[in-house]
Amino acid sequence: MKTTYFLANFFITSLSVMVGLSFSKLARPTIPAIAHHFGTKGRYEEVNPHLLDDILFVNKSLVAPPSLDCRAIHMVSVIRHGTRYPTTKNVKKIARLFDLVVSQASGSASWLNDIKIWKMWYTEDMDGRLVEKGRYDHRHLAVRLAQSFPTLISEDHLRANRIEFITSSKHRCVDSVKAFQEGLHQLWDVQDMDYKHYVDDSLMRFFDHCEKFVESVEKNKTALKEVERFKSSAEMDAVRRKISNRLQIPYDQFTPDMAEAAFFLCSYEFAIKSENSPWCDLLDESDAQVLEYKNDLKQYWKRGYGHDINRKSSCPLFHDIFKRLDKAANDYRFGEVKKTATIQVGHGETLLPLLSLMSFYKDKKPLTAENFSSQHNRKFRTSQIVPYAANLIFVLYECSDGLRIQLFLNEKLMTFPNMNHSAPLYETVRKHYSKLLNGCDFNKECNVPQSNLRNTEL
Ligand SMILES: O=P(O)(O)O[C@H]1[C@H](OP(=O)(O)O)[C@@H](OP(=O)(O)O)[C@H](O)[C@@H](O)[C@H]1OP(=O)(O)O
Repeated sequence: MKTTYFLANFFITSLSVMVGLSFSKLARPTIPAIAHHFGTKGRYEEVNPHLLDDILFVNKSLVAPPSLDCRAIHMVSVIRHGTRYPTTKNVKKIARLFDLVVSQASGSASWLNDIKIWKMWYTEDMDGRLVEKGRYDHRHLAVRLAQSFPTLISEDHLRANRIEFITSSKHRCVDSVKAFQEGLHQLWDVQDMDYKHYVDDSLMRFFDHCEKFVESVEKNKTALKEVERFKSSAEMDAVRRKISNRLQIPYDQFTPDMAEAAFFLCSYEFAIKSENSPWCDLLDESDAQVLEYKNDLKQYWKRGYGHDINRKSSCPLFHDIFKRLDKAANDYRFGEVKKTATIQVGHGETLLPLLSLMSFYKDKKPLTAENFSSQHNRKFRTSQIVPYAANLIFVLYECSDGLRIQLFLNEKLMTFPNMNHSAPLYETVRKHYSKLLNGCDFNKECNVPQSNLRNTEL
């Protein structure tokens, strides 16, 4: 027993050393009390806190095949890029907040002093690029997935080109896929191989290619009207009032964007540098709940259930996933499975429409500017669904009673909506989604008749 324990620990420690993980042995950082409200700007560790103790930990029993007679034959993983810098738009907002606070805030609180000596280090050219922590996210995720599904992600398969890597063209995604590959190469000490990946924006950035989405949501000022309305809600007003009081800055100078910038600053300093920055002291739990809701509203109306086209724009990716699973099933039946795994790296805006298309995290009532208080227990909570490095993994198994499928979100087993089996028959899942599999045609859903191009009000 003791020997097994020792060997297991030795293996894990050796793995950490092998993959050159500078963060592996970091002391647990002090976590801001509001960190679980950071939404799409949240750390992966908030949804899997055990990784703080051991970044390579895999609970084998939770990723085991559905039964002993099952053999994994293919996996498709859709993964968000790792931790990144703020986008230019948000660096500008942060700079405006910083200038206001440094020039106008007063008071004797020690955190205010810490804020005043804090140096603005974000620059506009950082523009959403992957940070070192983001590489760390993907290197370790790769190792954990290789441990979870060793028959699909293995050195032999990597060498034989049976693992396919696809990414969005954005620098943060390309750098993430490279970090993922690095994790595998270091794990197996592979030195003589190229890092091959394909850029495919029609799959990973389908939203840019869907004209109806671009015209009626992306470019349409009224598409996110619930977000705009929430900015001037009583809840948001209260947050602004509280923060401006804490800083002793006139309320009317402290805009909703500034409240959001403070929240973002707290989240970026934490996600990028593992620091509980003094900016976090500007916000309490109830402020964070309001700002979290504001971000969830944006995601809901831009990427989720808010508008039908948000979900439908992901039809190409949905079809592609099932095409890969079908192909693996077919290859298996008639010989050998050629590809064992597909690793696809994209964005929050890749995952959320796909999850919504598949009916996950759907609330009975839509999220609106008015119903913050009644949406307290909402399912659509991006902090839980799409932190940095969020991943959705489909695993297809050949079992004695046929093909079965498991689905994992952020390495946790999920059940398909309205199905009570955690590894249903593949055929049952195909039937469940038959309408989408037989329809959900990108051209039909996304094309806008030329005559409608000027009138895209929803
Ligand atoms: O609020 P920002 O500027 O960070 O918004 C980003 C998106 O980040 P998110 O809203 O998901 O937190 C970013 O998605 P990501 O998954 O790549 O991080 C998206 O690609 C980018 O276009 C920004 O969206 P926006 O259209 O400027 O709001």
